[in-house]
Amino acid sequence: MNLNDFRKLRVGQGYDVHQLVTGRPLVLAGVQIPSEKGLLGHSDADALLHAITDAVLGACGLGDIGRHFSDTDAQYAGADSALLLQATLEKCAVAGFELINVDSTVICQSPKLAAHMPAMHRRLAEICGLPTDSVNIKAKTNEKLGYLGRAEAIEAQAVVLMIQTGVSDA
Ligand SMILES: Nc1ccn([C@@H]2O[C@H](COP(=O)(O)O)[C@@H](O)[C@H]2O)c(=O)n1
Ligand SMILES: C[C@@]1(CO)OP(=O)(O)OP(=O)(O)OC[C@H]1O
Repeated sequence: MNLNDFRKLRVGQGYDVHQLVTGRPLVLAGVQIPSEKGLLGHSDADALLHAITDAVLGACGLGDIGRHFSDTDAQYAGADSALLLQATLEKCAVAGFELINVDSTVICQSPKLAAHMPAMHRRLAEICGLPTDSVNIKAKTNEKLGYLGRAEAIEAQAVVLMIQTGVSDA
């Protein structure tokens, strides 16, 4: 890689939090996880995919998820957030950006995610169109502190690296 290649790299950061309530499925990384409670939201409330979507949009300078998929638009009621992330990646491709890798953290006091992590990891790679070694998901409790520690919500954070394609080195 020369200096001009590095100038094509773009980093993006994303964050999301959704409340845990009874009567909703828990969906993280596009995978339904057995749980007494699920995340509340206009869509399927997949906080991890929302954080990644925001990170992708941030890297491309394209705003945030709510600007592209409004939470007052009926067409996104109950939406599959995997489709929202894929639509976002398509918009970014049109703007000349390609995803290189994703790292993320889910702050989830309960349930434990370890048993579901292989499926979440596989599905995230599939949604992103990346090899599995280019995506990563980490899980943390909040050590029982605050609203996350009381399992009233689940938070997600994400960082992505993207490259601007079709840009001449000149
Ligand atoms: N919902 C969760 C949270 C954590 N894990 C796993 O446990 C490890 C230790 O978590 P701490 O918050 O106590 O540091 C963590 O590294 C994860 O592997 C989990 O599976 N599900
Ligand atoms: C995904 C969208 C759109 O359905 O709604 P929510 O599921 O409520 O999620 P949020 O992260 O609050 O905001 C992004 C939204 O516009």
